[in-house]
Amino acid sequence: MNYARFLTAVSAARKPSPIRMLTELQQRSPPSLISLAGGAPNPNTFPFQSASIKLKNGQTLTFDDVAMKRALQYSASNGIPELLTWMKNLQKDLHDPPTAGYAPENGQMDMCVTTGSQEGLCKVFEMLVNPGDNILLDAPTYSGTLAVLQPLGCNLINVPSDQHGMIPAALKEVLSRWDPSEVNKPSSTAPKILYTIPNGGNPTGASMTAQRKQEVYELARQYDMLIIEDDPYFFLQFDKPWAPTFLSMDVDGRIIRTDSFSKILSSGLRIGFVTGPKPLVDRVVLHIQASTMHTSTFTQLMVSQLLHSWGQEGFIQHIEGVIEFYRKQRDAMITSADKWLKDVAEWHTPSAGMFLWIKLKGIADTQQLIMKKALEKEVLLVPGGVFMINSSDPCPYVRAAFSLSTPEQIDEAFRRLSSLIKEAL
Ligand SMILES: Cc1ncc(COP(=O)(O)O)c(CNc2cc3ccccc3n(O)c2=O)c1O
Repeated sequence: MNYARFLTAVSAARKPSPIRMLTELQQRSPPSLISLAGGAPNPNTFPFQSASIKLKNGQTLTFDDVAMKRALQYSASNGIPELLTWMKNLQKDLHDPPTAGYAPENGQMDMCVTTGSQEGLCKVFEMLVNPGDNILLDAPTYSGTLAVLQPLGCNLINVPSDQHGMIPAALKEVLSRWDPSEVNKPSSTAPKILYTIPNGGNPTGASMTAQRKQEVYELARQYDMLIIEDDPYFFLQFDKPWAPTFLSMDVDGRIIRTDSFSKILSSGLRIGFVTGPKPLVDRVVLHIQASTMHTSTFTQLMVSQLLHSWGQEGFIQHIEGVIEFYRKQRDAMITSADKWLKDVAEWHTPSAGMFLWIKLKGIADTQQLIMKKALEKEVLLVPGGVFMINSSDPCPYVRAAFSLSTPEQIDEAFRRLSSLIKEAL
């Protein structure tokens, strides 16, 4: 893979920060080294002495005064070593990426910690997207991704999808405008990246089949595209076996995967990961160096202590509990949808994630209905237009989340929604 062709001029121009390199050199050196280099503050001046965090399983995570000094200090831009190692082992055990054994320049699987996968997405797109570029994605899509892409002045091309995700035949049709043999020419306008949410899609709840992923991956090979696999709902798949990921089939080193702990450990701790070919992850890390420097050391150490105490087995056991919770929530939402919305709306039952994508019958655009009438009835959903490439296009859909409300609240909410739809009709 020629990774240079994918980089923006800004990303290609990034250089390692000498100060950060010194800090990391010092942290790798024996304690006998005396450093007068780093401009780090002296942790003895910090007001925080120690911390202990009680877990629901009765265990306690502790930060004694030595651990606290480290937790409150600067750390490596790509993430603290023990968390990165734990996550790399998890990625290898879960996805067995072909790239794990590749040489760095050939796209060896690498990772970095980001402040939520939102930061990972933002920095990945800013690494790859120039104004005017053609970008492929299946809309409707996550509004946070549109918020990153639209200011970059690129041309977002929708690839039709259905409840099973992106449709490979539709992707082939969209790509047929370009000649695969010409895509590497500097003048080519062929898309270089494709973005998709493969499991429990936001907002559609759609999950891609393994077959479709294989076909999409083959098309990405043919047109030399990178695929950004944004997969925060991977651990919220209600049925086994979990779907094979693009990362697990990545023989070329063309997958950039964003993972998140938001839906399984905590959304407020802001811990995400970028997994991808080393030449590209290196560029994201250089951007982190120049922006946030690194994700909170304290947060990373807290999560790392938890994961090391759980082990992979304990982590998966926790995930099973989370899955059971969201499955029950999903079932409650579907039961209430069948009870209240059957004649006024239609939907597909999601097999992952936390969203139900509901098409209101006989209503061209839900914006006004939701933002005005629904509020009067004291029920709040997201009008589908916010997830479209062009938010002013009429959209008959609404997104309902089954993550926070109780089954009883969901039932009452859909009763209210049903009556306002009937009034509107
Ligand atoms: C597909 C996809 N990719 C990335 C992210 C970012 O997650 P991170 O790891 O926490 O940074 C998300 C998070 N999605 C949402 C977040 C959110 C936060 C406050 C309020 C509402 C929110 N709604 O509605 C969301 O959908 C996502 O759905």
